[in-house]
Amino acid sequence: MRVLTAAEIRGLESCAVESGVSMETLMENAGAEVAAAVTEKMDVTGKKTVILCGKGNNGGDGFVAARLLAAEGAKVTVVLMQGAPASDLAKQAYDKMGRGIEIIMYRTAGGAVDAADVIIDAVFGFSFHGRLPSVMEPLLARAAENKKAFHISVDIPSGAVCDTGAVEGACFKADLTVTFTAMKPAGVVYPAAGFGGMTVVRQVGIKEEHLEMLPCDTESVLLGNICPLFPKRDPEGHKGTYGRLLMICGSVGMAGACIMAARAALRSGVGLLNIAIPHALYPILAPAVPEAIFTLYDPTEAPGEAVLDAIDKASACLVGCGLGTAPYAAKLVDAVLENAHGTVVLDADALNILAKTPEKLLVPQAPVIITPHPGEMCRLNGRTMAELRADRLQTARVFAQTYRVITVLKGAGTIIAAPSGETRVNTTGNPGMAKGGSGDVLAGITGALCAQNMQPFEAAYSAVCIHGAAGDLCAEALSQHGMLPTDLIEKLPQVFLQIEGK
Ligand SMILES: NC(=O)C1=CN([C@@H]2O[C@H](COP(=O)(O)OP(=O)(O)OC[C@H]3O[C@@H](n4cnc5c(N)ncnc54)[C@H](OP(=O)(O)O)[C@@H]3O)[C@@H](O)[C@H]2O)[C@@H](O)CC1
Ligand SMILES: Nc1ncnc2c1ncn2[C@@H]1O[C@H](COP(=O)(O)OP(=O)(O)O)[C@@H](O)[C@H]1O
Ligand SMILES: [K+]
Repeated sequence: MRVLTAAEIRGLESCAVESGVSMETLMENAGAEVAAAVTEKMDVTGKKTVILCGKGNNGGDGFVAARLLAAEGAKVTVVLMQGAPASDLAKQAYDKMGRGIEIIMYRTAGGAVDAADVIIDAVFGFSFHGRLPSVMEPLLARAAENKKAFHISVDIPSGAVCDTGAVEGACFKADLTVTFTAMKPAGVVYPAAGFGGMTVVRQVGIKEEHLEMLPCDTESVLLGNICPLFPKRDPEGHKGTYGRLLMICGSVGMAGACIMAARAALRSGVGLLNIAIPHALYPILAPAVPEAIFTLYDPTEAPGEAVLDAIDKASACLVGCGLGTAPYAAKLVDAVLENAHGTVVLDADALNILAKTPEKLLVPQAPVIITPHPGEMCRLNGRTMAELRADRLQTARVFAQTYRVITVLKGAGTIIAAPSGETRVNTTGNPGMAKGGSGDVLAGITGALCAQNMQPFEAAYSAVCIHGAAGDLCAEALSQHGMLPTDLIEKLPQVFLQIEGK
């Protein structure tokens, strides 16, 4: 699904006005969509409906919804969070509400919020910036404490910044967000996406042709979106058809990371898996991954012929899971960066090794995918965690463009950014995946898709989506508490069954 910024929505709004659709109509339709979302959920007759309205057009949408819900029989209270409406449009909508709707100031609204059956958040929309005024915090906290009410946000949850998904202070917590015209970053990028509940996109009068003509480089990803990227396997295909993945992962003390990445790669369709490990790991790895072949190396020596030959033959290389950061590991990373022909996937310790010299990412001729979690991202770009959280989209995009690498910034709503500026935001997965080892599974899937010659950006976002979909199946079957990263691997066949359309 396309994801548009506030400026892009404003541009579309101007096109709509030029083509004869008035702003009043857009606002009327927006308010009507919010009212419809409530009436679809419940019979509103006599229901105590509290609408928190700001002074801008988001508040205007709230006034329209107030009028329409009151007409349906709801007992509506409008709370002015910033005093009288400031925009002409919002004023008109305010004046049209007429009698029969209670209007109160936010300071006296606590009791109404506590007793409400429905709480509508129309305080701030896409023009919000910075942090929510602290005077509003107590009322939002009371709204959140009223667990029996249906909480609904208009366009985006108030307190979230539209284009970045940042939430610096308090934020309204919604069960449902009705957003207009297109998905906005705040609907899919965390932390904001964690406040909006389910987000539905509703059209309010902007012509489809205007929407379709608008170039858009950001999209959200669901399993259905990636299925067409997986052609059927060739009936005459043989193991050579499906690529040769070289993994340089694992070290004494961290064999598990290598095993998980390897098993995930094998469950993702790769033809041949070669694992380069120190001799000492062979007795552990060989029985754990019987399908693989092994290239054994001596960690006290520089990468030798066998490893260099394996790099040369690989259609993709995955480096870093459990590799450690010893000097020999750094030499292995260099050997891959200098010699790989196929896509290079760098995870975990490979990224920690490169944190001091990120310019080395520019060395390979081959495409590079990096899969940092937020801590690794901060080590690579030298920024703070607060800076990262303030704009996860831009963090990934800037790094991708600066170092010409596909950047997979992991975490809830993983961002996948290409050097071209193309960006994807993943929508699968859940907090049950927040366990050591989940990242190794993702790295294995990514390596396997690259080895099969999938275009690297498509491979990166497909792998993230598949990994999250496996996580969602695990959560359903095993609970978020009980599921393990190794369970993700066992659920991969079920995800591929969906991809293969069975
Ligand atoms: N385009 C469309 O398709 C349609 C759009 N529609 C609706 O319009 C909404 C956008 O409306 P909008 O532009 O009037 O701005 P909105 O978000 O209501 O807030 C603006 C006010 O908040 C203020 N403010 C900001 N940050 C603040 C802070 N931290 N603390 C305090 N104040 C702060 C800001 O002040 P300023 O920045 O000017 O100082 C300004 O006064 C959009 O989300 C959608 O719901 C629909 O009606 C129809 C279809
Ligand atoms: N709350 C969450 N929602 C969705 N995915 C998550 C969540 N928490 C973690 N994940 C995913 O789990 C994986 C964790 O990776 P990482 O932090 O590298 O773990 P490790 O290196 O210990 O295996 C990432 O792919 C991340 O996106
Ligand atoms: K809102």
